[in-house]
Amino acid sequence: MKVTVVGAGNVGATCADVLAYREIANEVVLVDIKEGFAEGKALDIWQKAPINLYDTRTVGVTNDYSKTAGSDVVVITSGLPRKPGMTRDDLISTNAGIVTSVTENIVKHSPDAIIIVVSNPLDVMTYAAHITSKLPRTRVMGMAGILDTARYRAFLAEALNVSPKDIQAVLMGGHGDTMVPLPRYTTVGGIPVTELIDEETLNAIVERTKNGGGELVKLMGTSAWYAPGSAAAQMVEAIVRDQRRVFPVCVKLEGEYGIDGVYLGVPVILGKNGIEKIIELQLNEDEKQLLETSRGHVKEVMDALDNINAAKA
Ligand SMILES: NC(=O)c1ccc[n+]([C@@H]2O[C@H](COP(=O)([O-])OP(=O)(O)OC[C@H]3O[C@@H](n4cnc5c(N)ncnc54)[C@H](O)[C@@H]3O)[C@@H](O)[C@H]2O)c1
Ligand SMILES: O=C(O)C[C@H](O)C(=O)O
Repeated sequence: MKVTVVGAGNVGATCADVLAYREIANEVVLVDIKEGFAEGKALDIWQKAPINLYDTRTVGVTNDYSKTAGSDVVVITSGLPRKPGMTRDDLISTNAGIVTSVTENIVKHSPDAIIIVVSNPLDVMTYAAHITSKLPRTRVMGMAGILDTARYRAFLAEALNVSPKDIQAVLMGGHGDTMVPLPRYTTVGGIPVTELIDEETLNAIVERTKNGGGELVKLMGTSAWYAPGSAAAQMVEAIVRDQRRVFPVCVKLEGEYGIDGVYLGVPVILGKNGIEKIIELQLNEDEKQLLETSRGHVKEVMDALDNINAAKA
């Protein structure tokens, strides 16, 4: 299996590193626009192979998409990260240009690839990649739900003093402050979380999760990369190993949850064909309302992208 990761910065290099040391692919191609940067990162990861004992080949290239030809999966991480005081949506015009041109190059050389978008604002960058690629919606998706869910699970594990391995949860909606955590679908070793934690603590964890990205931006001056890079690699693994894992993934909805034409995180089955199935949960009225708010926000940003594209045309 051949996997390309575009953007050799914090998230892209972390993703490539996880793909290599877990031997998820035979070959990982890292691409960046900055001269020599991807080559350096790929060489460094390859020099770690004799220490960590893996044989995945890592190759770095500066903007040379011929080396990405025949990729089975492509992860797009290229683009600006936000700085303190910014929202993800503030990145839209710069990152839309980057994601669009990268997607054009990718599909030219790997027309059968499955594309996983990571660049922000996530849901709208998934939209940009999807319309540019003209691939079926099952093959162009965004990574955010695994990350947001992981944050939620980590905070819960800390509060309950249990292993994060035993916390199962799902989040829906856009990757932003309007994301929709679902305590009703959260369990700890099979036990509903509401039986183990008081409402006030749970609400505080939900709020912290919604602001999870911003908390790290404030601490580090740029956004997170270890968990995001690993989350993207986990999606690649589910696809290349046809694991049929159940993850929240951003995809274009076409009637599911009563929503049409908007890109949102929903639980899906992920396997060799990409999104094998979208799972439709029976949401209660409160949850439906939260999802509707999230849909409205993502749609506004999609419209903003359409306006940017119309002004350029
Ligand atoms: N979806 C998520 O949950 C999630 C999580 C973390 C970060 N992100 C987003 O991922 C993106 C990358 O974050 P990062 O921390 O790795 O940033 P970074 O600045 O460390 O890396 C970005 C890389 O993209 C490269 N790049 C820019 N334009 C390019 C182009 N046209 N072709 C190839 N490479 C190009 C840059 O040279 C840089 O090396 C940001 O938009 C960030 O907001 C999303
Ligand atoms: O917060 C960001 O800007 C990056 C990413 O979306 C995250 O949630 O870590």
